[in-house]
Amino acid sequence: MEKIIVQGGRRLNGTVKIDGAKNAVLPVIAASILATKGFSKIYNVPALADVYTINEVLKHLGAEVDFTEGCVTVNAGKELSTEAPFEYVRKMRASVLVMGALLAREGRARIAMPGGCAIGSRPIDQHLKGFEAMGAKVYTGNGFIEAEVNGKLKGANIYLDFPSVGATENILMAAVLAEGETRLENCAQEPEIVCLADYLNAMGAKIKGAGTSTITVVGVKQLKGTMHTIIPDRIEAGTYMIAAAITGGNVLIENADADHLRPLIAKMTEMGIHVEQELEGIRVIGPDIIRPTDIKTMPHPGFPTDMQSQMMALLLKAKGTSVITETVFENRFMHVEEFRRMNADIKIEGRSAIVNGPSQLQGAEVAATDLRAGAALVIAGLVSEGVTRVTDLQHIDRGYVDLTGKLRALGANIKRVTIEEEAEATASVPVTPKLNMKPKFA
Ligand SMILES: CC(=O)N[C@H]1[C@@H](OP(=O)(O)OP(=O)(O)OC[C@H]2O[C@@H](n3ccc(=O)[nH]c3=O)[C@H](O)[C@@H]2O)O[C@H](CO)[C@@H](O)[C@@H]1O
Ligand SMILES: C=C(OP(=O)(O)O)C(=O)O
Repeated sequence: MEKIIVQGGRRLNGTVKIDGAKNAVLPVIAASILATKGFSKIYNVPALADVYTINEVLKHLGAEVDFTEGCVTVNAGKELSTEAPFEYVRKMRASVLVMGALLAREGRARIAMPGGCAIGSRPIDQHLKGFEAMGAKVYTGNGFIEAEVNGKLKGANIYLDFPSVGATENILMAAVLAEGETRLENCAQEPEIVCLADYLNAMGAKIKGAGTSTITVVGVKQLKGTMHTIIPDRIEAGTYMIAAAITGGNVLIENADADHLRPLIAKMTEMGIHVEQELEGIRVIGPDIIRPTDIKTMPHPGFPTDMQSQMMALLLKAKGTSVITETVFENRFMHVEEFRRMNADIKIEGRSAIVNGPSQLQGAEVAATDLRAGAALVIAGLVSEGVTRVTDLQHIDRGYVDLTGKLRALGANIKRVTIEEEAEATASVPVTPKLNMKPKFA
């Protein structure tokens, strides 16, 4: 087991380079199996645990996959197996994204049932509703979901109950090879959907409207491999924007796309943080006093749920009370308990968290409950008194390339250590200053 050890108190300065987006690359790699001719080269691929997992899924299905120096090459020319077993879906829910492509291409897909996870129950009923509308029969049993179609999928009119990112992607991948036209309404509008649609169109698909709430797809007979570059990760960029702001630093977030970050930029600006678009990316300069604000997570272009915990860390240092309302996932406040270990004053009322700042954060041993929560705890550690130890790094590794190295390059006092190295590292950090141990409720 490894831990991240952060000693708070340093302002971040310099430039940090943002990698390709995890949430764009996973559907794109899944979609690469739609090409029965030629091979795809996918560039700007981040070296994340989730990318290795989706590559393993593809290899298991029978595709040839190579990942070298930020480029994934996929050759899916041979007939594919149609089953994604539990070992992959358990590691990463996004494994369900091969379902639409398999169904379109092979007429059958069998996927281990994705269970709940730390942030909520996460059903896939909207994905399945789309497949059924296109003529597939869906069966569940023995821990598997199976979808099958007699002949080819047929284009259909599909209205999503909620603009689900995964359902939009899965249905798009199914629709590109269906007979006739599919019209998908109330669909997700995230930049990652546009990235996927651009890739599919470059393969020969006929998709219009990606990035809006209605997408139309005219099915084609065959797709061919192509080259595609993954968009920068807006959530990784936002994480460093908040790290810069909370430490009162001055950081250029290279490659960050301001168009993808509007909701975050608007909120940070409201909070008195200087955010400026430059040629190479976004510069963030932290203020002396951070103003409180209210946040409500929403599907894009609303405030992203994947930035909620990092924003909570920032609001802990704002002067006053802020309210964060989580509307996308029903259980995405697991990090609150961990922040409380660090002396944070947060109350939960239903789907809202009331954050009273500024908290005098204190270093503590805390666990990453999901990948964004892990990053948020590290951010809180940057401005805590003393030493913070973050465990359960397997979550962070799903979504951040070298979080520790990138923060250290910006001047943070941060290390990633094994259990064996920890004793040594603890001995080498300055003794924790004596904290104000006055009873909290005196
Ligand atoms: C790999 C990837 O891209 N992950 C992102 C994707 O996840 P993911 O695609 O799983 O998220 P969805 O947009 O599908 O889920 C949003 C909400 O809809 C619900 N829902 C979804 C599908 C369904 O069939 N039925 C249903 O009820 C979910 O339980 C959740 O409450 O979008 C989320 C919302 O922006 C992000 O937090 C994740 O980082
Ligand atoms: C929740 C997230 O990802 P996933 O859907 O892959 O679990 C995330 O990226 O914050």
